[in-house]
Amino acid sequence: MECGKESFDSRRPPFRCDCQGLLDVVHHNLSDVDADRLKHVFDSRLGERGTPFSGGVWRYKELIHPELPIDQIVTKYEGNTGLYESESLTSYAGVRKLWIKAQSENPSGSFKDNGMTVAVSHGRWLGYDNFACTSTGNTSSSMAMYAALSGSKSTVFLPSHGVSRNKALQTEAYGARLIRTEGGYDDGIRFLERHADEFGLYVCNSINPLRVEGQKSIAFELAHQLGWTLPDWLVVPGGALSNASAIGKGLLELHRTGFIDSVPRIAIVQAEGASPFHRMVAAKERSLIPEPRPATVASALNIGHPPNWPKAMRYVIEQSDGITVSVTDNEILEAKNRIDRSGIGCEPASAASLAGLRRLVSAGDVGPDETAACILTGNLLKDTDAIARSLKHEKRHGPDDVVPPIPLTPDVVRAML
Ligand SMILES: Cc1ncc(COP(=O)(O)O)c(C=O)c1O
Ligand SMILES: N[C@@H](CCOP(=O)(O)O)C(=O)O
Repeated sequence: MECGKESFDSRRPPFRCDCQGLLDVVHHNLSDVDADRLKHVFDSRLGERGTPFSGGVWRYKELIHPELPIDQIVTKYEGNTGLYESESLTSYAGVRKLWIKAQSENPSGSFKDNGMTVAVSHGRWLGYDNFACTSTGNTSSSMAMYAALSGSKSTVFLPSHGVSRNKALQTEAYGARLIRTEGGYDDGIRFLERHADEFGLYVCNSINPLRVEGQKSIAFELAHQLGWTLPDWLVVPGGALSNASAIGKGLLELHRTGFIDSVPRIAIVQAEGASPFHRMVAAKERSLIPEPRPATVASALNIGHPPNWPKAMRYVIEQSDGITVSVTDNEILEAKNRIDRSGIGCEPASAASLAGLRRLVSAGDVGPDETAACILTGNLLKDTDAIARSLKHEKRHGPDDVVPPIPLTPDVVRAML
């Protein structure tokens, strides 16, 4: 807790301490962890199939939610995502070595699954059967998927604007009750904090500390894949700042327990039109001024009042010497184009990471001889309107008509080739 009080009872789902700070999970036994023994355990689980431990979240259960009974785990074997190297992206970013960690390959298509499997499992364990969130579309699709998997209901408060159609449809397809609301994500969070209890809803947004615990596994799996030696920099897009906080917390815990020798620096990349955290850090301020009208092509980042900013401040900026940067929509779309053409692919919000890294290199904040990993947070098909926009198809053909048909004759084809 920000005030230092340790009052969290893991069998109840409160989100804020009396001091109004968001709660956090504290693992008291970290100093007793035998990293060498656990490394063997984690290695041995790589060969498992069809058990919770075969996924890239619960493989690290001892460091995430040790007391949750195994039979309560709701999993789709999330994690286990690809780690790619691409010459073209490395030279675009301008670093010596670049890895792309594709959380976009998760079962619902985004990094939210790493956190959601933990939140929904925890909620089921507490006896909840209706899971709720407000969302720009990825949290909701992930939550609806796990709720359906566990035979529970899900209720989504969807902002009136700026949510990609595909994400809303995906959420509905998994059986969620969609309640379209006036206002944005920030209004939805305020509503749920006030009223979830009254409606018997278990909140799955990242104000829930169990979500953040699950998302730590992104750092764990990356470190594991790289033999417990991480690059100089991890680069993450920042919206609600759950992922940056989770990765920061995870890295600090890996270091404290002796899994890794040093903590890499984290760069948080925000979209210029939704960058209240970057503005605060750049101005060396210590309190966040919310952005009342967040607006970016990376719709997943349309968040004006990131609830996890104090955690990001603590774990990323203060305790791991992290930095922030903002990028324009054009930079995001250009980076997305590069990532798509590399064969990896992602939605716009994810591409902010590569755009941010490129900008940091050209500003001299990241050296050309350094190494980095960009976290890709969401799948290419999550936002096909953005693809149409970045390919500039919209004007010529309309978003539903990717290329106009031609007569199928050798002469016409030859002329086109
Ligand atoms: C695809 C995608 N990328 C990045 C983010 C930002 O992550 P965070 O909100 O944890 O900062 C989100 C959602 O917030 C997202 O859906
Ligand atoms: N992009 C997110 C918004 C942040 O949500 P949260 O789960 O961190 O509260 C989304 O997909 O909704």
